[in-house]
Amino acid sequence: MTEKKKRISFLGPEASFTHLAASKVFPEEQLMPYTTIPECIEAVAEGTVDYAVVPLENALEGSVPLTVDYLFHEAELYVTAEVLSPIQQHLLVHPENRGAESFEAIYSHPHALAQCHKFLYYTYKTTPLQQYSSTAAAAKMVSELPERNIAAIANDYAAEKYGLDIVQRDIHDFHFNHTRFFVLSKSNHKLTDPGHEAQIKTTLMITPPEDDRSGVLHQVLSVFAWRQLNLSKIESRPLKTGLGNYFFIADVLEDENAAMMRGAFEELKALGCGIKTLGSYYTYNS
Ligand SMILES: O=C(O)C(=O)C[C@]1(C(=O)O)C=C[C@@H](O)C=C1
Repeated sequence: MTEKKKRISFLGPEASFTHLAASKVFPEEQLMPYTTIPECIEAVAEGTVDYAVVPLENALEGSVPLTVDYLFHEAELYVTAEVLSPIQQHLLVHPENRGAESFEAIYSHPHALAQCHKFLYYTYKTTPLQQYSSTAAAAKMVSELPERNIAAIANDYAAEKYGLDIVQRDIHDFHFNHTRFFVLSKSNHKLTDPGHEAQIKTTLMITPPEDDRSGVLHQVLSVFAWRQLNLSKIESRPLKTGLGNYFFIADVLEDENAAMMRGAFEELKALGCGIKTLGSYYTYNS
């Protein structure tokens, strides 16, 4: 009997960076493109798919606020793996517009446009930049509109998939361009592949107590520090309850079930903090 394929939502269409990340973790499963990050996350929250793959953070541009905020405010989901992918951005045109010196507009995902800011500023200073739902969606649109002299910023695979010419390669401003993706599920478990890094990570969302006493952040950090729990990231995001109200998203290099972690959760609660764990997971490198 053949096993039923798992269904995976990703920010599409085919050839987006998220699609490449999803293919790394799920080479044999049924990958289903969605147009927005909330749609991908809702699909797994509602049970339409088994997993969602969404971008979380870029090395040049920082967090993807939509993903972080949706996980805090809207969805009860867990991270089962993260994928780290190198990101190389290229300028693509329809073959019929090969050789054009200027463009009516350049389309891409806002993160991709921002990653190429210096290149765009110095080379296409007067060209309007148009935000699109993903790099691959921009490439697909350019491929469908040869009559318009427009360009897209996307990857090699998008150029190949949508039959576009690469006008300029590697236009991202900094060489070390990587994006981190989360693989989300309704149940708290870990995905592993034979090549995973031994390092485990837990992502926590911590809400400080409402009394706004001084030194709260220091107290929160001490909970981890004296237990020698290494934080690889801490970032504040607005609670959306008023100016100056924040929650913290923290990545700890330890399993959430480790004794020291359970102790840390208890101490944070005793300090009056709200704590939500997104689970512990391994890293896939693509
Ligand atoms: O547009 C895509 O191809 C995506 O997968 C989205 C996204 C992002 O949200 O940051 C993913 C990786 C790159 O950093 C650029 C765009």
